[in-house]
Amino acid sequence: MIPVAEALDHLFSLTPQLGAETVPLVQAVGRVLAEDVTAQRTQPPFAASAMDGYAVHRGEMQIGAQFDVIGEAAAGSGFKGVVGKGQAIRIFTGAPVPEGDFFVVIQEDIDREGDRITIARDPGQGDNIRPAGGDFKIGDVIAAPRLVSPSDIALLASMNISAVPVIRRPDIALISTGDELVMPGETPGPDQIIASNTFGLKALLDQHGALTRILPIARDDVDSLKTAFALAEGADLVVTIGGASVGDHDLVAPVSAELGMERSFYKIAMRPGKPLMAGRMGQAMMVGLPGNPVSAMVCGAIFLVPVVQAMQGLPATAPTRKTARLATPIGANGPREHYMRARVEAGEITVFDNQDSSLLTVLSAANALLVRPVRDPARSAGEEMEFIPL
Ligand SMILES: Nc1nc2c(c(=O)[nH]1)N[C@H]1C(S)=C(S)[C@@H](COP(=O)(O)OP(=O)(O)OC[C@H]3O[C@@H](n4cnc5c(N)ncnc54)[C@H](O)[C@@H]3O)O[C@H]1N2
Ligand code: MOO
Repeated sequence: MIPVAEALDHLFSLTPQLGAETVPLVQAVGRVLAEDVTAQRTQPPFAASAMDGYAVHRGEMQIGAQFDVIGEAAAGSGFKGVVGKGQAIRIFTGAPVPEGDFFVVIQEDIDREGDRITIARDPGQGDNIRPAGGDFKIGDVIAAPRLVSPSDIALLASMNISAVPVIRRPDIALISTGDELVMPGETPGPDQIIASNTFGLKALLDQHGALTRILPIARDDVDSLKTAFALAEGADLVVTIGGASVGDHDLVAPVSAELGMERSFYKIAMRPGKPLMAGRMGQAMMVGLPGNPVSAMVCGAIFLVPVVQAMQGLPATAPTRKTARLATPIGANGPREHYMRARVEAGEITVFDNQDSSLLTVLSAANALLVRPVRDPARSAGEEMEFIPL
């Protein structure tokens, strides 16, 4: 058994780097920028009014000063003439401010009679003008790699970038193994259950940019598993679920070995998730996850999500940890790093009583994995502990 951190390092060294593709702007969210993108224009392209009001020459701006309103500047159509001494223009939010040194007085501080205005109240210091290029300038760079957020989409649009270079989505093939499994919606036999792991894992990995395929369930026989591996052809990452332990029907290790899998490691000092294996299989990376539903999902969060991120060129790092104070005491940990299902609320973390690795209700109620190092001593309420948010 190897430590979790060592397993993650092995996984990163197996991780392929994927190529790039260009996608329409609206499809770029959640993808990783493949190359630096440069702004095609300056924003705002002109000095723009930040408020509805009146533009006057800055030097003439004082309480009691009066002006003739000689024209209007609206968003989309600026004032084309010249503003002389003692003159003002009506101006609206987003409108270009005329050339020169102006001050926009908001309309709440103005008294107007016909086309004559008076600055009736103190307009304060701010001139209510957004300078040209105050947001960004032509040629400004958004650097790759970067996970594109909804805010980035707005920024890219504003930069007039309609097609975005991103890393292609990792092609992941998921294979559930076991005679006991049927697909959701099917009618299970008396000794059967519904395959859940592939669905939870697809949801998790696709959330991080993958394009995950759920392959037909492999039965507990060599030919069926070989067929499933053949269907995974072309994937960047092939993930099997179940059949990883030491039972007579646990065929993943022998069959993958027969198909040429060069194993990097097998078994981790981790709870849940001990019988994890990984290696290279032809062009693809292969990971064999344990079948217990919580083990599969926890391994997905701890190992597969970082791998999916690294495949797309993001930094190869373990999931981010935070800290919270223990709400109730917990006993000492054993020889495996323990990822305990827990709930964090208002800065306090409560560990669920039942940590059995089959309990999806507990996993679903959890929003955190409390991380217990190997042989961590008993902990009292109030002690600060590390956790990984789910
Ligand atoms: N003698 C030993 N027995 C076991 C050991 C051990 O060290 N010695 N390790 C245990 C641990 S830890 C785990 S974890 C499991 C992992 O076993 P497998 O990876 O071989 O998984 P299976 O036996 O195929 O399944 C375990 C459990 O999970 C259910 N399962 C499997 N796939 C799915 C799926 N896609 N969706 C939902 N549920 C699934 C399966 O029906 C079993 O109930 O081994 C322990 N045993
Ligand atoms: O370590 Mo197993 O992964 O207990 O469920």
